Parts: sequence; C-alpha cells; structure tokens
Amino acid sequence: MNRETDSILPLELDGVGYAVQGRRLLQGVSLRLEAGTRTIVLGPNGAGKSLLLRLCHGLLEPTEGLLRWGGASGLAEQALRRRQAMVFQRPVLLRRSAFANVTYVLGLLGMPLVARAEAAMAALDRFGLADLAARPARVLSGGEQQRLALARAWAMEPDILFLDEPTSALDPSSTLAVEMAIHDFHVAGVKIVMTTHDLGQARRLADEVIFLSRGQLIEASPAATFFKGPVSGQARAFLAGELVC
Ligand SMILES: Nc1ncnc2c1ncn2[C@@H]1O[C@H](COP(=O)(O)OP(=O)(O)OP(=O)(O)O)[C@@H](O)[C@H]1O
Repeated sequence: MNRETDSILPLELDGVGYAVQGRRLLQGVSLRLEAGTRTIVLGPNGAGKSLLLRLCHGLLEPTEGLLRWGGASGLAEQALRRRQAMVFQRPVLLRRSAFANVTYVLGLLGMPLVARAEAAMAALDRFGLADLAARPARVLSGGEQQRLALARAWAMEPDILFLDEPTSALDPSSTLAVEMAIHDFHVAGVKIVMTTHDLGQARRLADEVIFLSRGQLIEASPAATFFKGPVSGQARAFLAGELVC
C-alpha cells in the first residue's frame, strides 16, 4: 500500500466537543491532523487529552461538532477503523499467547490464515519478541506487553497510530524501546498522535504540538515554535513546570 496516496488522512475536527450529563469535558476543538508528522498532545491532568484521542479513534462519539477523514471518500465506518490502531498506557491483551494476540486481530481484519501467521511472526520479531511468541501475553513484563501492543499495531499496517501515555508505566529502557518503535512507525509513513506527560519525550518526538487545557484547544503549532515560545500563558506556565490545572 502507498501510504501517501491511499491514506485515510488528513483528519479534520470541526468544533468537536464531548459532554457527559451536561458537563462539557471537551469543547469547540477544530484542528487538522496531516499525514506524515508526529503530533504530540500536551496539557495538564484532566485537560481532555485522552478524550481527544478516543474521539479521533472513534471509541467515543462527539456530542458536538464533526470529524472528517479527508482521504476516505466512500469508506464505511468499519473500514476507517481498520486503518487505525491505538496503544494505551496499560496494554489491552487477550488471555492467549503473544503470537495469538497478534493473529487474532489480523483475523478480524480478514487476513488469510497463512499470511496472518507470517505477518504476526515478522511483527513480533521486529520488536524483539520472537522468543516470547508462545508465552501467555499476560505473564509478560510491562515493557514486553507494551512492545506486544506495538507489534500488534504494526502488523495491522495502520495509516495512523494513536498512543495514550504509552510509556508512563515503564522504566527508562522500556521507554527507549517504545520511542524507537514510534520512530519505526514514523519512518514507515504512519501518522503518530500521542499524549505524554514527559516533556523530554515530547521534545524528542514531536513535529507538532497540540496543547489542551480545561477541555479546550489552546495552541496547535510546530514543535520548534511551541517549545521556543508558546503563545498562551497556560502553555508557558505548563512548560515552566508550574502547577497548571
Ligand atoms: N466517561 C466520563 N464521564 C465523566 N467524566 C469523564 C469521562 N471521561 C473523562 N472524564 C473527565 O473528563 C476530563 C478529561 O479527561 P481525560 O482523561 O481526557 O484527561 P487527560 O488530559 O487525558 O488527563 P490525564 O493527563 O490525567 O490522563 C477529566 O476531568 C475526566 O475526569
């Protein structure tokens, strides 16, 4: 597949919001996520970062506004979902072997049996998990589980990968492995959209920063611009390590 020409991206959000029982947790978010770049979503606790990712991935329905996948004319909702993957802070794994966790998802995507096994082994191998393929996923260490989640996402060949604080429960060496994996996805042309509380990591990985505060989009700018001199007082305070809420 040529990710440049066939991608479901860009993703456009037009006044997107999410409310629960009348409480507006996210409101009026308008932005455009382009193919090719790594977008890092920053903001204090409770700013709405996870909600934003879940809305983009289709795990939640916006209660206001519209999301539009620009490159996906005519694609049904289910087909759109198949071109996206998401990795969470704590990996969601089945009570099966590492290998079966990957082949199961590929089966859902309709991949034939033999191709499934080959793609799963290639993905496990790529992330250093070939020797652990037969091991129950749930006995793997936290770092191995996260690499398995990434291997599973890799095997799906998504156009876009959402990552919600993927390293916040990991030690430095596992964090490095995840950052290297994200680099591999990026080089392969997969759009990255990721939340993190680790500003060093954001500086290492970001091409573009989206800064949220209290459910609102405050800034969306190239990473160099954002880290050099954010426009808003909230972002300046956040970067300065002040307690922002
Ligand atoms: N289903 C829900 N029902 C009610 N409130 C919710 C729901 N989901 C999220 N919230 C609230 O919405 C706000 C934004 O949550 P979200 O998880 O997106 O924040 P976040 O920026 O990812 O925070 P953190 O950095 O702490 O993970 C929080 O106040 C949270 O408690």
